[in-house]
Amino acid sequence: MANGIETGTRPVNFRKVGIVGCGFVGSASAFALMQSGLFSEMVLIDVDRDRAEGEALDIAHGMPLASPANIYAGDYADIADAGIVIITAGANQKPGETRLDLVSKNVSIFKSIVPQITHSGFDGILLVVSNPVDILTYVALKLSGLPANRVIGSGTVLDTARFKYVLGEHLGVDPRNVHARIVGEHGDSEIAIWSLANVSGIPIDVFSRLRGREHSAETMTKIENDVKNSAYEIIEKKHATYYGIAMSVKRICEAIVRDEKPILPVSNLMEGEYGISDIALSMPAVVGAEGIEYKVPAPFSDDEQARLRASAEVLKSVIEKLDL
Ligand SMILES: NC(=O)C1=CN([C@@H]2O[C@H](COP(=O)(O)OP(=O)(O)OC[C@H]3O[C@@H](n4cnc5c(N)ncnc54)[C@H](O)[C@@H]3O)[C@@H](O)[C@H]2O)C=CC1
Ligand SMILES: CC(=O)C(=O)O
Repeated sequence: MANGIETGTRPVNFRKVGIVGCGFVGSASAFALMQSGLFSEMVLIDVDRDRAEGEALDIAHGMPLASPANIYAGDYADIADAGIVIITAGANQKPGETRLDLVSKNVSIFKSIVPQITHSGFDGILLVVSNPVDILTYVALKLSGLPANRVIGSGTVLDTARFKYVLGEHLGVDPRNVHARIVGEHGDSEIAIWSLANVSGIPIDVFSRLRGREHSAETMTKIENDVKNSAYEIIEKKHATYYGIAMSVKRICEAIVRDEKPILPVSNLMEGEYGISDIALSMPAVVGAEGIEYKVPAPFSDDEQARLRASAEVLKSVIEKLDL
């Protein structure tokens, strides 16, 4: 099953991926996935058919220099047996806009897209990337009727990569040795989990002292804010973010297709954890061929748990206004 064609009783092809939405994020993700060699078939769908065809051709032209794959612009019928369908369709933020500002536009786009995905007979794993990603993961779950373990949002995988990157720069260490995580909303109420942060098992405050780097409350707040505001800064400068999220999409797809079971902070349905339920929130989970395989009950500090509940309230107040 790890790299397989069937999982359980579902005849899905884990070497086949569909991407709905071929703008900046969809095309950058398609490019990263083509280079990864994870998939032998990639279907690109966009309401702008020319866009999907153009991206498919452009990406396919790189294939002789990478791994062979069948990459084409298609329709929903083409993704019926895909192992993973990634939704990156929808409006992106303009300078000054928050992710939550996109909610009404993108919920109505999801109301058109998700039923078409499920009507195709799709029975794989749905990976939501469009923003606000936690809200849209919940919306996709409700509209699709798929089991909760198979509707995943990219969540704070990107924010966590940004956090590791910034910490790696600050501490003068390979960011892959930094074990630290952002959880909660992929957005303004996200939370940096400092209480569990470490560098190769050494608590981060201890490592900072050893390395002669500052670890004051001011420094931590600045790092956390820089991470939270990264998207605003990039959007101000180049109008969109797409490479970091494309790498995050690739990482999540690797976890699923290879059944790797890493712990990733993906958005998933909360069912009473930390007193939170009936919303999707970015929380650490073991991700494998079945999607969310285990929700990790990480021992966050009391303050972090309180901030997590506040983040959940922000999302809940948005969901309560939706007509689903
Ligand atoms: N979760 C994350 O970490 C990130 C999420 N995003 C989000 O990804 C989304 C896409 O961003 P960009 O690619 O920059 O936007 P974009 O405007 O470049 O692309 C959006 C694409 O969606 C297509 N589309 C719109 N309605 C559609 C429909 N009904 N069916 C099929 N395709 C449809 C458009 O034709 C367009 O090609 C945004 O919501 C953005 O906020 C962006 C970066 C990171
Ligand atoms: C746009 C967005 O969600 C990000 O880059 O984090």
